[in-house]
Amino acid sequence: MTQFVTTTEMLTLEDYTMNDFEIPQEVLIERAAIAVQEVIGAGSFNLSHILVLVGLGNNGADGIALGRLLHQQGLSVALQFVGNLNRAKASVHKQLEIAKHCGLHPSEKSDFKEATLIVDAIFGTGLNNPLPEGLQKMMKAANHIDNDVIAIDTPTGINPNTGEVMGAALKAHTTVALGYPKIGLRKNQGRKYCGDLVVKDIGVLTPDTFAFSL
Ligand SMILES: NC(=O)C1=CN([C@@H]2O[C@H](COP(=O)(O)OP(=O)(O)OC[C@H]3O[C@@H](n4cnc5c(N)ncnc54)[C@H](O)[C@@H]3O)[C@@H](O)[C@H]2O)[C@@H](O)CC1
Ligand SMILES: [K+]
Repeated sequence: MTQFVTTTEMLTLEDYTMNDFEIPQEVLIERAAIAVQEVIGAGSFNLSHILVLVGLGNNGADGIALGRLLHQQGLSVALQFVGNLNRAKASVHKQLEIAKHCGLHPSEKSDFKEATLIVDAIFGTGLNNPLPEGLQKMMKAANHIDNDVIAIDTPTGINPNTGEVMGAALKAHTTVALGYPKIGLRKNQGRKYCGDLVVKDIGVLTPDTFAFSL
């Protein structure tokens, strides 16, 4: 049976992996990106033009790393930031520098309709408030466009613990849960918004004695 977790449990396990085992955060981000790349490769998505929507936290960092891998595969990729890059976490800046070295630069605002596949790397387990109004409008508009969306870890706008829509959410065709799926993906609207749920190992370690609450 699939083991679901709360965001607190996921954070505990990520901290355990990075602190007790000294596995660098960049390794987890790279593995997250490879995991999503594999899901994209195994699916029957139209890969003519991929738009990666990038947030300011580690979910965004996963998205940039994925965009870089897809770009290196020779695919057409646009990286579009959602939010002010000046407020982004260090992991985002780091991944952006790597992407630029590989020839992938952030795009100006692109037309969602031009993308044949959208990658949702805006928010993951860090979402703890309703989406800002502008983003709510963007998500609602995107839901009306007929292109596939792959969500990294959680669909943006879905509360990862309760499955509630935080103002608006981006409906995914497939959600690639990293490590363990978050419990919100099977509660309330979470189930509908996550589409097909694929769980991927990214090397997050779990102590034998860990007591899951679910
Ligand atoms: N902890 C780690 O080092 C790892 C995390 N991973 C990825 O990182 C994600 C979690 O990353 P973060 O904790 O950085 O969080 P997110 O990237 O989900 O969100 C970024 C930040 O946005 C802010 N925020 C939350 N709700 C908001 C709102 N409504 N409006 C505006 N800002 C808001 C919060 O301060 C949050 O930290 C996971 O879902 C997963 O994709 C993986 O890359 C593996 C490694
Ligand atoms: K996401």
